[in-house]
Order: sequence, then structure tokens, then C-alpha cells
Amino acid sequence: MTLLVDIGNTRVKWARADAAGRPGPVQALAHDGRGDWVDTLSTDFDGPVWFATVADADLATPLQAWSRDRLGRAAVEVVSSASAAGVQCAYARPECLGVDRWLACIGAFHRGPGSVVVVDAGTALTVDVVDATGCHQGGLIVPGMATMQQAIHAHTRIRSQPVEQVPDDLARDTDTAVAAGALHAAVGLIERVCRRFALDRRILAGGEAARLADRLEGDWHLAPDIVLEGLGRVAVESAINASSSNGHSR
Ligand SMILES: Nc1ncnc2c1ncn2[C@@H]1O[C@H](COP(=O)(O)OP(=O)(O)O)[C@@H](O)[C@H]1O
Ligand SMILES: CC(C)(COP(=O)(O)O)[C@@H](O)C(=O)NCCC(=O)O
Ligand SMILES: [K+]
Repeated sequence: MTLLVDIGNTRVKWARADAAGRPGPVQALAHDGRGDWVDTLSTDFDGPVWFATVADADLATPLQAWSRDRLGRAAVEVVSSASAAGVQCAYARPECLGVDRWLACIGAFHRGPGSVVVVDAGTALTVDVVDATGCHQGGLIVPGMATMQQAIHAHTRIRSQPVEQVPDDLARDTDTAVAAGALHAAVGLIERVCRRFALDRRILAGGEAARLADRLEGDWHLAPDIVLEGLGRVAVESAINASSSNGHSR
């Protein structure tokens, strides 16, 4: 059984995958910039490990050591590329596209037919569009909602607190103004992209997805494991390609 690991800027997410690369239940942990989260990985696992990271390389080092020590083999890192698993990257320099975005595009493309927008609302909020043929059309990056609030705190004297209920109307206190401002900025960006592209499907992922879901117009599908789905798909296809090229060389 394969272990799939997605290292984001705030949290690491992981799941076991079946033989088809489909992830099972996802576990998530805030890593606080440290690699000791590997201590929480299951000990009854016999690998292989496939991972992708957009965070500091240091965060993956303990995972690589864990894989070598426990499983006797290197963990395999997936990076963005010009094309993989039926999806073509829009970037002229594909290696510059965040691998979490790349894998989310691959996961989203394989979830169903037609064009798709995938929103990943985490430390950053990213919006990517893939057309019905698998051509990534490009995307947008803004700070995630928590990061927007942190930016206000970093650059002003405001020290706002989270609020329970964010209204759809204008705010009448600072805490609500900051929280609602971040939420409506995110919603406005997403709805603008949805208006500009003819989209058949809409996928929402990331730690802040639930806060956005009921504010967005249209039919949104919550897919917290979309990056891991893409990773599983790439892992399976890479294994198939490797075994067929070994076959040819014999
Ligand atoms: N238990 C949690 N720990 C940390 N952040 C959380 C948690 N639950 C929800 N969040 C929110 O999710 C965001 C991180 O989402 P995630 O998709 O994991 O991001 P990333 O991929 O950037 O690490 C945080 O910015 C925070 O707003
Ligand atoms: C935009 C991101 C910071 C999002 O990271 P996350 O919020 O998932 O931790 C990451 O995908 C990244 O570092 N991208 C590289 C730049 C790009 O995608 O163009
Ligand atoms: K993100």
C-alpha cells in the first residue's frame, strides 16, 4: 500500500492509497515549520512513500529518513512538469507552478468530464482552471484568509480577533470588518473567475474550504483530498510507465 504525503506551508496531509492510487481517509497536522510530524506516521506501513512539497526542503528531510529507515527505500518526490496524467501545464516554466496546484489540477481533471475550476484555500488561496481536454489554463494566487488577516496585523496597529459569524453585510466593528473583508475578498475573486470561464465543475479544497463553501454561488464540490488524489494518480501512472519501459529494455 502506498503512502501519499502533501506538505503545505501550514499543514502536512497524508493518506494511504489503494492499488489504483485512490487515497483513503486523510490525516492533517500543522507542522509549525518542523519535520517531527513524521513521528505520527503509522508504524505498520510497508510503503512506498510518494510525496510533494511546497514548503521548505527541511520539512521533507525527516520523511525521507523515515522512509529509508523503516521501509528501506527512498521516498519519491513528485514535482510539477509540462504534462502528466493527461494534464498539460499552462506555465512556460512548469517547474515554477506549485506542485500542490499541479496535483490539484490532475486530481480535479480526473474527477469527471468537462472543464473544471479548482480552488485550494490554504495558507495561500489558489484558483486554477483546466479545460475539458486537460489543458491547464492558468491560475491565480492570493493570500489565504488567515494570511490576509495576518498581513493586516503585520502592517497596521489592528489586532483583530476571529469572529464566530461573518455577515454578508458591511461590518460595524473591527474584528468583523477584518474577518468579513478576507472572506469577501476570497469569494469575490473566485466568483470573478467563475464568471469569466465556462466551467462545468467547481472543486473546493484546503483547510479554509468549509468557511467558503456556503458563501459561494453555484454547485461546489468539497474535495479535501484533491491534491492527494492527483498525487496518487501520478504515482500509479509513473509506476506503470516505469514497468513498461523496463519491459521494452529487456
Ligand atoms: N487544525 C488546523 N491547523 C492549522 N490550520 C488550520 C487548521 N484547521 C483549519 N486550518 C486553516 O487551514 C489553513 C491551512 O490549510 P491547508 O489547506 O492545510 O494549507 P497548506 O496546504 O497551505 O498547508 C490555515 O491557514 C487555517 O486557516
Ligand atoms: C501558491 C502556493 C504558495 C500555495 O501553497 P499552500 O497555500 O498550498 O501552502 C504554492 O503553490 C507555491 O509555492 N507555488 C509556487 C508559485 C506558483 O504556483 O506559481
Ligand atoms: K493553497
